[in-house]
Amino acid sequence: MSESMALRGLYAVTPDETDDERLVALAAQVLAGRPALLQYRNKLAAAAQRRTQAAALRELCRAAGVPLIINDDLALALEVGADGVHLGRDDGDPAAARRALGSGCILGVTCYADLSRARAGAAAGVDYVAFGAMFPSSTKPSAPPAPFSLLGQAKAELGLPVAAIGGITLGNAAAVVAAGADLIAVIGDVFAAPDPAARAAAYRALFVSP
Ligand SMILES: Cc1ncc(COP(=O)(O)OP(=O)(O)O)c(N)n1
Ligand SMILES: Cc1ncsc1CCOP(=O)(O)O
Repeated sequence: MSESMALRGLYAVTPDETDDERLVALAAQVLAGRPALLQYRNKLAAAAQRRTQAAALRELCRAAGVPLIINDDLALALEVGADGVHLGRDDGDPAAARRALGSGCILGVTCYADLSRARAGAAAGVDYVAFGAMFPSSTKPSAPPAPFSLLGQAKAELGLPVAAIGGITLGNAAAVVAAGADLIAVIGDVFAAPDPAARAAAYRALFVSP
């Protein structure tokens, strides 16, 4: 991972949007609020559309100076020249992803509520570990809960940035940051906000020291 990529702040994760223009317009608004990272995640689009959308986000993120992370799909990340990839338990071996990406790209893994996955991720060379769901998520209702205590535990033991995801809103995010989250990963509360740029900027403010 390059020195200039700070893994602290809002981690904006895109919604399942199949209207390409709408996705790009929404992402442009969110990027105006300066998240630390943008993740492309779309469970509804087919492969060809995922390529189109990822390539469009690649250009937007480059212009905004915000790293683009691709969810689930190492091959797509490599194809569009993304800045990194995020892998869950069914998305391939993190050590193999690290070898394919090289050291200059960001690699993150979902650890759910399982510290042993975070330890394995650290051994595989990941840049951050993600836990969740911190709260019930209407975007992914099937996501099982993860306790806040894991955030501080993982940080203390592994010395890696920790991401938290699931049901996070501006109203509860400060508590998640206080529990140790370096990255606050959010879909609905940012992308469905009346003003996504202002909402993203409000998350950013949570990380600015007084
Ligand atoms: C930052 C971050 N954390 C967790 C997830 C969830 O990943 P995964 O478990 O692979 O589930 P899906 O996103 O594929 O539904 C994430 N995407 N980003
Ligand atoms: C992908 C994912 N993994 C656990 S919860 C979740 C969805 C997060 O979306 P939201 O921020 O809208 O709750």
